[in-house]
Amino acid sequence: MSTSRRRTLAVGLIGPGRVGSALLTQLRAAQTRLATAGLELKVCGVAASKRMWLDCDDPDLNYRCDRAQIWRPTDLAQFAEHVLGQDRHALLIDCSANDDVASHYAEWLAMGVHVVTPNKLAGSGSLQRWEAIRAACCEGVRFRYEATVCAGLPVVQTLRDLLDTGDELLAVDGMFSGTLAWLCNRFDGSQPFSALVREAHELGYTEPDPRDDLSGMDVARKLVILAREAGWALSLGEVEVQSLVPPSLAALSAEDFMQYMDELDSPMAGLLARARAEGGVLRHVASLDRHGKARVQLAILPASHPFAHTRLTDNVVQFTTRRYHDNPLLVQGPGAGPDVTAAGVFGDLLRIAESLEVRA
Ligand SMILES: NC(=O)c1ccc[n+]([C@@H]2O[C@H](COP(=O)([O-])OP(=O)(O)OC[C@H]3O[C@@H](n4cnc5c(N)ncnc54)[C@H](O)[C@@H]3O)[C@@H](O)[C@H]2O)c1
Ligand SMILES: N[C@@H](CCO)C(=O)O
Repeated sequence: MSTSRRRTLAVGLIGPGRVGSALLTQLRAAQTRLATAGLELKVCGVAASKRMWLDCDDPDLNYRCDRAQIWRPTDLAQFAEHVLGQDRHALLIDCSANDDVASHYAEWLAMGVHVVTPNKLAGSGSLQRWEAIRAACCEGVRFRYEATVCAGLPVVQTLRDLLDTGDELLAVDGMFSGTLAWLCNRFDGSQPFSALVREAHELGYTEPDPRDDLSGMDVARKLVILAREAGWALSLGEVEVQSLVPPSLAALSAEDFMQYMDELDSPMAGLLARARAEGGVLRHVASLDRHGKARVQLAILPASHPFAHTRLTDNVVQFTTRRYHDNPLLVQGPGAGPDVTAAGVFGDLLRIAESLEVRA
């Protein structure tokens, strides 16, 4: 970005949790470098579930939401108006996992505010809402959601580029859960499965409620997002999902689930023993075929299978397309965690910034 092409972007962050806080840290660290390169980022508000702060005069305080000067009850309409009022280029970043926040995207886009999010609920929610969001992206107003699929890995953009250059998606398959990848890699019987789930939660790999990962729903959402990117009208209810969460745990509150999840230990120990007896490994896999049939399951794979050699939170996404037919295109790497996810969101912000008109 050259200094002769200066532009300013007013940014409001919704959801200063694990990913949102990591993003604020990354933005702060990059601010001087970006300003030198011609992009002035004005982070002018942070909204959490109950309270928000709006711009204050001290730029340092703008980044430290815990010590903000002016806290007030969260009001997303007021928040969006405030960010929009700071500059002619405004961006809202939704780092919550909240459906109500996702319900505002179409309205914000229609107001001329760009939206970026790692929240999967809009992309995998009702088709009608999804289409309204897409329809609201006109006249240079952008909606980007790269980090909804495999965190910071370039998955959505890779698919977009394939399609935009005339390729045709035939199938997607692979491992789409960083949490389940990490759990399958670490679960060797030396610790109870539930202890590893708690650790994955502390490391920031899981969804706010880890049952979203263990139930397979988080991966099902990613399949729906990719299918819709390819123009296929897939809905969440059409994905065949094998859940690891028994009905007794599914019925609990999120807090009680964290307390009672030891119930997972015995069935998971049984699955591990079965995998070992067959000379295989447990891997959480998913697929979407050319007929729109989508499936998510915990499988026993032979020890020689390429997925058996992945590490830590590695995700693998295999795109089979008309061009990449005999040898699918692979995207692989860490697929969960606050830092890599925040970087995926930051990348979307930079792509939007690149497309902005230069300041008059
Ligand atoms: N953690 C990861 O590795 C990862 C990877 C990819 C995508 N994501 C997605 O990123 C999002 C955030 O994940 P996280 O791990 O940071 O979760 P988190 O629970 O740590 O943070 C969520 C934040 O959202 C806020 N929030 C909830 N409801 C809100 C509302 N109505 N208005 C404003 N703020 C609200 C909460 O106060 C919290 O600060 C989720 O949508 C998740 O699916 C996470
Ligand atoms: N909880 C998700 C985060 C990335 O979407 C996972 O483990 O894959």
